[in-house]
Amino acid sequence: MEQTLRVCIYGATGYTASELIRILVEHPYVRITDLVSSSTAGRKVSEVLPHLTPKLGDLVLSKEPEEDFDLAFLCLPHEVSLETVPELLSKGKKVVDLSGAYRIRNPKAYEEFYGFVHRYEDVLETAVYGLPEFFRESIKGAQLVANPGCYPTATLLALYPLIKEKVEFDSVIVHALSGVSGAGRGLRQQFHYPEMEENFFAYSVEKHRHTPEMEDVVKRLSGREMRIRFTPVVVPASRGMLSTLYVRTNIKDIEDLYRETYSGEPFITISRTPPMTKWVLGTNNCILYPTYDARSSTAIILSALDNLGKGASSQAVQNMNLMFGLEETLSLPTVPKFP
Ligand SMILES: NC(=O)C1=CN([C@@H]2O[C@H](COP(=O)(O)OP(=O)(O)OC[C@H]3O[C@@H](n4cnc5c(N)ncnc54)[C@H](OP(=O)(O)O)[C@@H]3O)[C@@H](O)[C@H]2O)C=CC1
Ligand SMILES: CC(=O)N[C@@H](CCC(=O)OP(=O)(O)O)C(=O)O
Repeated sequence: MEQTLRVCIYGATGYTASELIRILVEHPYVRITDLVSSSTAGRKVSEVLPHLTPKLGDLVLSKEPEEDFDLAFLCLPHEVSLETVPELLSKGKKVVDLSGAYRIRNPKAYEEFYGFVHRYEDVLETAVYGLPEFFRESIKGAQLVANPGCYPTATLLALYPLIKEKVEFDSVIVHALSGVSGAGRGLRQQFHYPEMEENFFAYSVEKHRHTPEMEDVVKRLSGREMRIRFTPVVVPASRGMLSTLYVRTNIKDIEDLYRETYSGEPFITISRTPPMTKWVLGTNNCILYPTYDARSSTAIILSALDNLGKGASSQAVQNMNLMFGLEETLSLPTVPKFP
């Protein structure tokens, strides 16, 4: 690629934006034109995001993009993305939306799980779900990529080989642990340090908006209407996600299936030992550990990723690389900081 890609980031002071900027400042073909911020427009990066001072210290955050750009990343709440996406598309811009506003094809699910009426069905139909391991070719031609949620990324990558091989199973139970940054940077009482440290808790047990997202993608991949039982738990770590899937089936030898399915995939590793989240922090990797418990006829698949990495911002960069014909792995970290 000869030209530099001009990229603008909305919701610049949030956590996914911060991780995105960290990756993009090292990308050889990207120039960040604007950091759009509703709360800190007019202030310098060095004041608002001091950790980015060495690269972007003098850049001033803006209310609206001030320069022309090729691609916008939306690191915004769902309701804000819902309105911003059609505006940008109507101006001919390409968009990677990190929110959930354009991930589920059924607009009715938004009323039930997000609490708003989705008024942009036509746009929803054009959105490509940004999981490159499943939808690589469509992402290449997309104007709008709906970047997946962190729990759906971990779950779907873990489930896919079984769906692809049409393995017979009767139930899928997902129990997933997430670091606190998954909840974003906004303040909420249960995430205050005294309440969060040395504390674990489940939330949205009966109903979480990622359940219809997972079920919708399973349907796209297999045509199968499947119900997924999903329970999220937040743990006292800043980053990281570990999902455990329990799938009742008689198919015992699943490891080879996982290796075959993901052979050649640069960011998916099949492990022979249960992964630790420290193996993926700051990377775009997802590590899968498929195993089988004969006593209970259950396949167990562990899936580890960084909720801000493959679960959000680095996956968004992987999508950008595909959308603009760049090498898919460009600038994406694969070696974690350890310990
Ligand atoms: N955190 C994670 O692990 C993941 C998050 N996501 C999704 O990505 C999106 C961004 O998440 P994340 O960065 O964690 O969220 P944050 O809460 O950390 O950041 C969101 C940012 O959006 C901006 N914003 C603009 N308008 C509003 C508004 N009306 N109310 C509140 N904020 C507003 C703010 O930045 P400013 O003031 O600069 O405009 C805010 O900092 C969300 O939709 C989230 O669901 C997806 C996958 C994983
Ligand atoms: C710990 C925590 O609160 N996690 C978030 C998931 C973050 C995510 O993947 O984002 P989307 O909202 O974009 O789907 C949650 O459960 O709401």
